[in-house]
Amino acid sequence: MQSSPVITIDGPSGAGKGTVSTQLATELGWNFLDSGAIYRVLAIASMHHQIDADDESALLPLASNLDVSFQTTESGSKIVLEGEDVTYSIRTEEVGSIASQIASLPRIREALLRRQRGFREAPGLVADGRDMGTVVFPNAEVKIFLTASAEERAQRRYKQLKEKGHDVNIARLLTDIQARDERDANRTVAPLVPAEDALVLDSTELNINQVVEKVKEFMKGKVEI
Ligand SMILES: Nc1ncnc2c1ncn2[C@@H]1O[C@H](COP(=O)(O)OP(=O)(O)O)[C@@H](O)[C@H]1O
Ligand SMILES: Nc1ccn([C@@H]2O[C@H](COP(=O)(O)OP(=O)(O)O)[C@@H](O)[C@H]2O)c(=O)n1
Repeated sequence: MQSSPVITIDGPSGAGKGTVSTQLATELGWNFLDSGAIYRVLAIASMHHQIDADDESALLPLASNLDVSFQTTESGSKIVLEGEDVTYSIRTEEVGSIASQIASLPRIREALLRRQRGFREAPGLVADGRDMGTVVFPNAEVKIFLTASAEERAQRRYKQLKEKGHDVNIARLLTDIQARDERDANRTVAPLVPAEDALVLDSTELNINQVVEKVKEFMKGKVEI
């Protein structure tokens, strides 16, 4: 049986992956995988269970049995961990930083593979992350690597977190994002790199609609739209 088509959107923090992925998934009526949210939820779970971000053996059972659900509600999507709504709390840069430390552990990544691949269901999937096109869905029909300058990404994240009511500092955010980029790009397993067959798109000077249009242009002939 032919498996459902996949569009992967990888790239660094604040490049616009989530925004572009959800817009595409909605327009196409496809499923959406926010793989970063899984690492963020695992980070929160490690905090709840008081496990250090570098304790791979202790984190492994937590990753394998992660009790997380992605729910669609009338007011949007909701992420629930062990019965608790963590939609808001997973978005801080502190949680992002712990998620990135945990994400550098090979056995943890391996334990999360099947769960991520399970999102590939009809009629199709838009997958957002760091290694969607390189490791999780290497045979995806369309691969995008979305990036932007670190300063622009920090500004976007600052605005986004402020609007959601988080207490943020722009200078700290830029440093944290750069540290996370560095760790994600230099880890030995599934580093943040464009897949060989990915379209590399720099969104620094583009608005959201322009990015979506460029992605759609690249999709032509590769998947039916
Ligand atoms: N091209 C763009 N121009 C301006 N703002 C953008 C652009 N793309 C995304 N944003 C905004 O930047 C913020 C971060 O985008 P998001 O999709 O969460 O990034 P990522 O998933 O790559 O971390 C959001 O508030 C989003 O609305
Ligand atoms: N496919 C993925 C997705 C996220 N991650 C890790 O999880 C962290 C948080 O991912 P995210 O996508 O929620 O981060 P943002 O781009 O939203 O800032 C990243 O910094 C990566 O270290 C990963 O290693 N692989």
